Amino acid sequence: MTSQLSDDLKEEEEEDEESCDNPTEVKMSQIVMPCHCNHRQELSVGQLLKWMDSTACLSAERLAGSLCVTASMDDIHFEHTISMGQVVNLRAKVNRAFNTSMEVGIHVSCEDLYSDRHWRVCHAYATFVTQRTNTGQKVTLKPVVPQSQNEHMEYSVAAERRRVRMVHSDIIKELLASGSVEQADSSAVCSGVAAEKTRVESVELVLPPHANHQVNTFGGQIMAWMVNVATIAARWKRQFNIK
Ligand SMILES: CCCCCCCCCCCCCCCC(=O)SCCNC(=O)CCNC(=O)[C@H](O)C(C)(C)COP(=O)(O)OP(=O)(O)OC[C@H]1O[C@@H](n2cnc3c(N)ncnc32)[C@H](O)[C@@H]1OP(=O)(O)O
Repeated sequence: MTSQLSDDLKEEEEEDEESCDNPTEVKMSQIVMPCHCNHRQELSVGQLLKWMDSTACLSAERLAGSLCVTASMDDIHFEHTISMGQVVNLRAKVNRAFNTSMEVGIHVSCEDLYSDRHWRVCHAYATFVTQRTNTGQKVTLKPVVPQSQNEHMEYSVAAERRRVRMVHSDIIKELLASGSVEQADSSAVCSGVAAEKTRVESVELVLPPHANHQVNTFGGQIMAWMVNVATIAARWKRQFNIK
């Protein structure tokens, strides 16, 4: 475990040295306080998503020089939990600009100030789109010029990731239309839990703290609400499984 942590640290230091001249790079650090935590005194995923969204948005707006919105965030795999008192370091930069959209890479690591340990928490890719002007004109982005080896690699793969994003919903639609989706196992009907029983609904009143600088509900807040209902739905299921 210790050598894995120091490998992660080394990897981060190398990336830091490489990317120090990138004008779209944004770094933000937050110390985890009780108000950011769940009932287990760990950083709540919703709070982390809010920080990731706001760091990435700043990076996107640095490139665009105008307002941008979060269009999507790709799959995220959380490798470690983060505890109260630890420091979260977020780093975002634009990997590639397309026409009005761009891919922003977000790297999250954690630091324990008292033991001087650092480790990687997750890496995500978000797509931000420039907001149209008051007259409804699209704002086209200037290209990103990769400098370091790592930036060249991210730049090339970003185009492929964008292609996958664009075909993803078409693939699901085709699967549903063709009826080639897996059916539920009918033998599990007696022992299983009806999906409906795990359904959770939440109604949120949009208040000023939920808004971004464009006075819209910001993407990270919406993701945080989604995490809340998903967590409650998952707990329901576990409760039913206890024999
Ligand atoms: C200290 C911290 C405390 C934290 C606590 C305080 C918080 C402090 C505030 C923080 C600040 C944060 C701020 C964050 C920024 C928001 O959170 S913004 C709010 C959340 N996001 C939204 O509301 C977006 C809503 N969606 C939309 O407006 C539209 O669907 C979109 C995304 C603009 C797309 O519009 P459209 O008409 O479908 O556009 P279309 O012309 O078809 O496509 C335009 C481009 O978008 C791309 N695109 C469209 N849909 C998608 C998609 N789903 N995926 C990928 N690309 C897409 C297209 O490929 C196209 O790309 P280009 O070829 O031009 O490069």
